[in-house]
Amino acid sequence: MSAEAIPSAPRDDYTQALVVDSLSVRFGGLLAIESMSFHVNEGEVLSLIGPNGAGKTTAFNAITGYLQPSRGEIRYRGEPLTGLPPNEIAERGVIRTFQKTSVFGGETVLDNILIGLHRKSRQKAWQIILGLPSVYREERQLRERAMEILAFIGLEKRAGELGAALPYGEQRLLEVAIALAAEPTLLLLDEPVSGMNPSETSSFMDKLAEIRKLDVTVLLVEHDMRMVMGVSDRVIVLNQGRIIADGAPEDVQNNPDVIRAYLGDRYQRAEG
Ligand SMILES: Nc1ncnc2c1ncn2[C@@H]1O[C@H](COP(=O)(O)OP(=O)(O)OP(=O)(O)O)[C@@H](O)[C@H]1O
Repeated sequence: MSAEAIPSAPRDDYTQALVVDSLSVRFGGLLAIESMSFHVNEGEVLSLIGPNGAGKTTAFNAITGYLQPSRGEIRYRGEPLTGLPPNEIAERGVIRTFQKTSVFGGETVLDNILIGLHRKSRQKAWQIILGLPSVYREERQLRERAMEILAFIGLEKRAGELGAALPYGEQRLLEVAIALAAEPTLLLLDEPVSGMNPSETSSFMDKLAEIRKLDVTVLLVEHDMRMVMGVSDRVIVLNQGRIIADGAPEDVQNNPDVIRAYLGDRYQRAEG
């Protein structure tokens, strides 16, 4: 039978990409995360929300290898991530952004992306030193790729400006662009719209819809509820290191425990 005649397998949209199994993280006497279990389905946008200190960033740090859990296991696409250093986790397609901007302020916007792309470049040091034609060819391809990424995120007109010269909202976008340069299959975004104004936030929500079309699974930590409720397929709520709700945005929004622990307070503050 020819390859064309074989019917393609039905796509399983709900295979588990990331599995977090009984994760605990202790800082001295403080149990920041206590026996947390959840999964992220392939292709979905899942948000982790909860009050300050609930353990959201700690969960990100454990998943991406920036800290070692005290207990539990983390698997991505069936392979254990627990114990691997951040660079090896990134090589598996699990890429994160940080709450505080990690843009290189003294480099141009284009160079910020190129630095990310060079980490993936196949050129060896000796090829670069000898100036082989393949080096120039790859350099040109990397620049083209960097400009494509900037165009995708909407920063192509800023390519020649220094990272530090961008307004804060655009620095946050650049950070996402740098993460995209690393070709994530799972992208972890830590408060990507904090400090953005409402119109910047709306366009970021549109951008996120574009990112998921690239078959990128997204795990989001965010306090902006308009964004969370607008982009998420599922929302997990943490409080004091434990999951108190896991469900569709509208279910979580109406969950009395969630309102008591987090949302009620936020909505009151927003109205006040
Ligand atoms: N390196 C650390 N050493 C000691 N305690 C820490 C450390 N990192 C976090 N913690 C504590 O762990 C708990 C969880 O913090 P974490 O930053 O994960 O919360 P969060 O949900 O991300 O909060 P926020 O919304 O403010 O970012 C907090 O009590 C915090 O003070």
